[in-house]
Amino acid sequence: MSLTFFFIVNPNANSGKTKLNWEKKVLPLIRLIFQNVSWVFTEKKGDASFYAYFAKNCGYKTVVAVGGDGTVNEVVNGLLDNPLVYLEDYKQKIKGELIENYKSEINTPSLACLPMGTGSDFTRTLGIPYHIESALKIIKQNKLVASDIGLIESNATQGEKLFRYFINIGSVGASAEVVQRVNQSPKKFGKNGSYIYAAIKTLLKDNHFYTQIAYDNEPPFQLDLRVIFICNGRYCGGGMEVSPKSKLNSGSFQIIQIRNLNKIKSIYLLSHLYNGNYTGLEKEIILREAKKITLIPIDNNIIPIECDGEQPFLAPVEFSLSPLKINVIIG
Ligand SMILES: Nc1ncnc2c1ncn2[C@@H]1O[C@H](COP(=O)(O)OP(=O)(O)OP(=O)(O)O)[C@@H](O)[C@H]1O
Repeated sequence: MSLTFFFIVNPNANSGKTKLNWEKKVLPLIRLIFQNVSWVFTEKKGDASFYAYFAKNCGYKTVVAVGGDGTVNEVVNGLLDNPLVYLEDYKQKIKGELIENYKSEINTPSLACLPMGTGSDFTRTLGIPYHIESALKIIKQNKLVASDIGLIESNATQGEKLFRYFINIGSVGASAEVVQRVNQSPKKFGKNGSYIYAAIKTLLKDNHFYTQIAYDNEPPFQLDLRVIFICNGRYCGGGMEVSPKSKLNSGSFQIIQIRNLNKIKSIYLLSHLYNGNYTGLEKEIILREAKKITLIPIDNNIIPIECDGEQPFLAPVEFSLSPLKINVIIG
């Protein structure tokens, strides 16, 4: 029997609604549409990365991330042999099988995403609908694109160098504060409302960051930065199409660099972030392509960062295009 689809489900996604929906609605549909279904619930942060790593080493052809962008990010890291957990802690769970049988020539499974998170922005670029039955049927069709992968590395001068892969969008500044607010909130305004509420609250604050920036091998420059988006995918923030030009297999990031703005312009900006049309903001916003971006805070500023809605560490950081790719199922 060939191992095909392995579903990794974050029951906690979308404020815990995913657990109930999975059991009542999704699993019965999956049993109708797929054969050989294997699935697992995560129990805590990091588990999805481990289970993706496990599925790869067991020979599954496709790993399905069920949840939001954070779950997708963990699965991407696991598929690329970067489990975000200590494997030793999991030995008991899988009886040591994976770790002892690990073979480096194992193929990386394809990634599929079933949108059941708060924002689930990456699936918008993929063209996977929120209607679960339609999404499952598309996943079964197995139409693939070889997606570029971003790598974010902490450039801290002291301590351990940290890294994490991302597949959708990384960002620095006010956007990372929005993510933090949403992740810590009870999300009582629903999917999109939670992001809009957090974005307005953040943009009304006078938060800007003195930063040294360098693109690719160009000379560094200093900027009073509000936000910078480093985009492989098109959407973030619960449906904002910040980067309509992004293509997953383009071989470079689309960059949206936004300098410090006053409050009125910030609100004007927010409305423009929803369709990626920056007309009227040409003085404040620079659009460009790059494969590498380095950001170093000036004056010991603490600059928040995020990638795929997760906050792995603070600046100084380097975002770069990884040589690795993942086949992703698209609509
Ligand atoms: N069983 C679990 N219990 C608690 N947290 C978990 C569990 N499994 C995964 N997580 C963490 O939950 C966080 C949120 O998950 P996810 O991003 O998938 O959902 P979301 O926040 O509702 O959606 P989105 O990020 O698309 O807005 C992630 O940081 C993930 O690591």
